[in-house]
Amino acid sequence: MTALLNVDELRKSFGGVTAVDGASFDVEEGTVTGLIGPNGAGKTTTFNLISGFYEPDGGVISYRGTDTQEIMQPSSEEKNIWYGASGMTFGGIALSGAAYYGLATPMLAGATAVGAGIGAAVYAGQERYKEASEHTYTRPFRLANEGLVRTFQITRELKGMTVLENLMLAKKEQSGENLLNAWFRQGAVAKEESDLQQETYQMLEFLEIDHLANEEAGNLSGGQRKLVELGRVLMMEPDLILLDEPVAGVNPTLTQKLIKRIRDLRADGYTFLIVEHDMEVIMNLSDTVIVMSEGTKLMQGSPDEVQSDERVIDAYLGG
Ligand SMILES: Nc1ncnc2c1ncn2[C@@H]1O[C@H](COP(=O)(O)OP(=O)(O)OP(=O)(O)O)[C@@H](O)[C@H]1O
Repeated sequence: MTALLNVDELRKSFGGVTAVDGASFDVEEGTVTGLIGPNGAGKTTTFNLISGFYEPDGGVISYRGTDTQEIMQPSSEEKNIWYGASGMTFGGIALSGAAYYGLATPMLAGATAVGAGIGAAVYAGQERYKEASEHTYTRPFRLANEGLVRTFQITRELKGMTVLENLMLAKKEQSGENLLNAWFRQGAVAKEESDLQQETYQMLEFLEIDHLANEEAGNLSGGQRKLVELGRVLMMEPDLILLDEPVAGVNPTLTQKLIKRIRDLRADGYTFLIVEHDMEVIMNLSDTVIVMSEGTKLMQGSPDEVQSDERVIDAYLGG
């Protein structure tokens, strides 16, 4: 089997608290991997590091063999935009300077000065874009575009919007839909919109929440919201899905539905890494379970191996 995700000697501290202390593990493609451990073991921090919300202090996380820090770098296309804007501005300023010192008529000086002003404004806008695209909250989207998606990596469900709209929006966020498209490709956009609506209905049917398509997300129960959240993640066409406590606060009927859907998705080739406190659910779902304790991997094994391991029993009960 191939490791889809490889975590090597991962470290993260907050002030004097070491949250992750040299954790190493693999997540194999096409499996459900459970990540468990007592409170404070470092599971959530590990999730935040893998999904790009935190920067590690040490260690390497590789996704499909590439360092995720590399995947989260701005693309060369984005960098070209920054440098293009800077070039325009400095060119404009140089020209206006030359005109001012008598190399051209006063009118030319005025025109170039205006040009430089526009260039400077474009530059300021691009600098803001550059800042935003390097921002901590933009970087994880690059990972999501490569197929590594964490449940809250996308905007949390919008309460005033319907379930259908919530799923459609997740897909649009991923495809980077922009205003220019809406203006210049109106026919194509309308066709895409109807295809997307159809795709979204299929997803709602798969999750058995199609009857809620036109319900406002704010009116849903906790369990229904978890299904919508899973639907939003799936609309982003992920390969590796990080689920943070998927059944917390979910009633038993919906929990069974969620478990079934995760199994179906696994059979379709999706890979899951799941943090969950409900041991019955995690042991039921996982192919392999990683146990964390005090920021590091205590052990990894099949659900049976993990449940009968003395170290695990001590970590949970002996503390
Ligand atoms: N932002 C932060 N600032 C300071 N300390 C933090 C921060 N995040 C986590 N910690 C500390 O790091 C340690 C690991 O926390 P983490 O939330 O990763 O554990 P966990 O295994 O997810 O716990 P739980 O099961 O209770 O959610 C804890 O001691 C916690 O208090």
